[in-house]
Parts: sequence; structure tokens; C-alpha cells
Amino acid sequence: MTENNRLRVAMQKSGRLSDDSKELFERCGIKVRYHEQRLLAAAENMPIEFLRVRDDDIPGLVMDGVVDLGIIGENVLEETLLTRKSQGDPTEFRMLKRFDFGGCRLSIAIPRDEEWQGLESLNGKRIATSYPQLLKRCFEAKGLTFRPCLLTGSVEVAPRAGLADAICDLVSTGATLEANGLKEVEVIYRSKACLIARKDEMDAEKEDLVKRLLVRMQGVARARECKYIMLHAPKEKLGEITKLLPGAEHPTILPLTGDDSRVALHMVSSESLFWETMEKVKALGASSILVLPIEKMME
Ligand SMILES: Nc1ncnc2c1ncn2[C@@H]1O[C@H](COP(=O)(O)OP(=O)(O)OP(=O)(O)O)[C@@H](O)[C@H]1O
Ligand SMILES: O=P(O)(O)OC[C@H]1O[C@H](OP(=O)(O)OP(=O)(O)O)[C@H](O)[C@@H]1O
Ligand SMILES: [Mg+2]
Repeated sequence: MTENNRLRVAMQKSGRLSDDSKELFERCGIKVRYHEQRLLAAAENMPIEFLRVRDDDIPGLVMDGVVDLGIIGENVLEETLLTRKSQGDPTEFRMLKRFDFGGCRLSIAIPRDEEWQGLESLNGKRIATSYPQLLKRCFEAKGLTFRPCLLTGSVEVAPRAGLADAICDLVSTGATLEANGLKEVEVIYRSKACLIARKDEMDAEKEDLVKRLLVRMQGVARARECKYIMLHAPKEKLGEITKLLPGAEHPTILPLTGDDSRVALHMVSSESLFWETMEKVKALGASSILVLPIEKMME
């Protein structure tokens, strides 16, 4: 692949998805030095370059074929899809992967002291949001209408400021709603970050690189979920101990020098071990129990 035929990836420059997006590529073994002002960053060890932009622009860049891949929240992807459909712009893309970061929900919230009487009570009311299309789809499905008050940030301020009767915004911990005297009353969309690709086939080298990236991303996700467990156990208790350990169908059993009654057990557990399980394993006579993180994994 020549220098000017690099796989072009769009990621959020700064915000909720940036650190996780950067970390993901780093864990995939891609070396990039990001400079605050430089918006195009080339990887040092792979023919990949990163376009660092506002998250709202990422779906469009992919759908217009300006970039090959993009990491984006499903909420923004879906909102952009609906907007572009209504404008007759291209909307095609390939969904490659859903990640376990960027989890949030798009919810309707009203002032804390107001009684919630269902979505119907907001019929015709003014609602502040950055997601007018997703909100419209939800209201239309129920035969309701609303008057949108479009805000691109600080949406939670709208009811107190007298701009709207309710809001429709992203919620994760609920702390922002709480701090602004609001309560969540209805979830209209659940979202996670995802990896999308442009629809039209890339050249063979790029497609190959995307496949390799996906295998690495899968390995990163699996490694996060799994733990390497080592312990010493009495031979006669092995059956009972392995029954307690998630994913221990085929553990590695090794002899212990100078102790015929005990063996070492090594295994990859598909879940992290809870303290309660470790206590039970110990009660069965296990000792030297180690639970180690796994950095990379390829099955
Ligand atoms: N509180 C949250 N917890 C987890 N994920 C969130 C949270 N808020 C937003 N997200 C996810 O991260 C994405 C980016 O959120 P962020 O607040 O950084 O966007 P933004 O302010 O629009 O940024 P930009 O300047 O790039 O336009 C959201 O679209 C959503 O998918
Ligand atoms: O439920 P919580 O955990 O409080 O999170 C919700 C807040 O997080 C996001 O904003 P962010 O803090 O990213 O700021 P932004 O206004 O710049 O998007 C979102 O728009 C909410 O305001
Ligand atoms: Mg944005």
C-alpha cells in the first residue's frame, strides 16, 4: 500500500469517545502520535491515518466515502441517518462492530417535582433536544407531536431557563439531570459506540487491513473479558474446584515438585472471578490463587 493510499479512519477529536477510541487502536498495536492541533495523524507502523473531527460529522464522512472507517455513537449514527434520508443524501454504510464503551441512553426528562403522566402529556409541548429526528420518530410512532427547541449542548438547562417543558438528551449516570432538577421518565434509544465502514468495496489491500484490524479488536475485547487463573489444589478436589470456575472445562494441570497430593491448575476464565468464588475455592483447599489480566488474545 502506498503512502497516499492509507486506510482513513475518522474518530472524535475531543469528547466522550476520544480516549476510548485512541486506547482501542493503541491496544491493537497501532502506533500514533497525536498532536493537539494536527487533525490528520498518520500511524507509524501501519498504513492508516486518523482524521480527528467533531463526532457529528463522522457518519456523513463515512456515507460520503471521504473516510473508510469511523468510530461513532449509535445515537449520532441513527440521528444522521434519519436527517440524511429526509434530505435525500447518501445513507449507505457497513456496520462492522459494536463496542463496549460509549454506553448511554437517549431519554426524556421533566422537572423533578412534576408528575409524569406518560408521553401523551407532552403532546404539542416544547421539548429541548440535540436529537430532533430520533424524538420525532418516537412521537410519530405514537401519533403525537412536539415543538422542537434545538440545542447542541447544555440541553438540561432548558426547562429552568423557560425554553422548554421537557428535554430529550443523553443520560449515563443521571448526575447531570439530578444537578439540574430533572428526572428521567422515558428511554427512547439505547446506544453504544460502534465501528462503521463506507459501503463501496475498498481495494484488496485496504479490505485485508480492515479484516486484520477486526481480528485484533475482537482479541482486545476478549482479553478484557477474560482472566488467567493459576492456583494450587489438592488432586481429589479438582472436580469440585473446576465446577466453580467459569470456563474451566479444559484446565491445564501441572505437577508440583515435592508434593504428590497437590497440582497446579492454570486456566483462562471467561469472566472475572468474584471474591466469593475465590473464597469457596480456597475453602476446598486451594492455595496460591492468582487472577491475572490478559493483554492480548487470539483464538
Ligand atoms: N454521559 C455519557 N456517558 C457515556 N457515553 C456518552 C455520554 N454522553 C455521550 N456519550 C456518547 O459519546 C458521544 C460523544 O459525546 P460528547 O458529549 O463528547 O459529544 P459532543 O459534545 O457532541 O462532542 P463533539 O465536540 O465531538 O461534537 C455521544 O454521542 C454518545 O454516543
Ligand atoms: O448522565 P450523566 O453521566 O450525567 O451524563 C450525561 C451528560 O453527558 C453528556 O454531556 P457531556 O458531559 O459529554 O458534555 P457535552 O455537553 O459537551 O456533550 C450528555 O450530553 C449529558 O449532558
Ligand atoms: Mg457532537
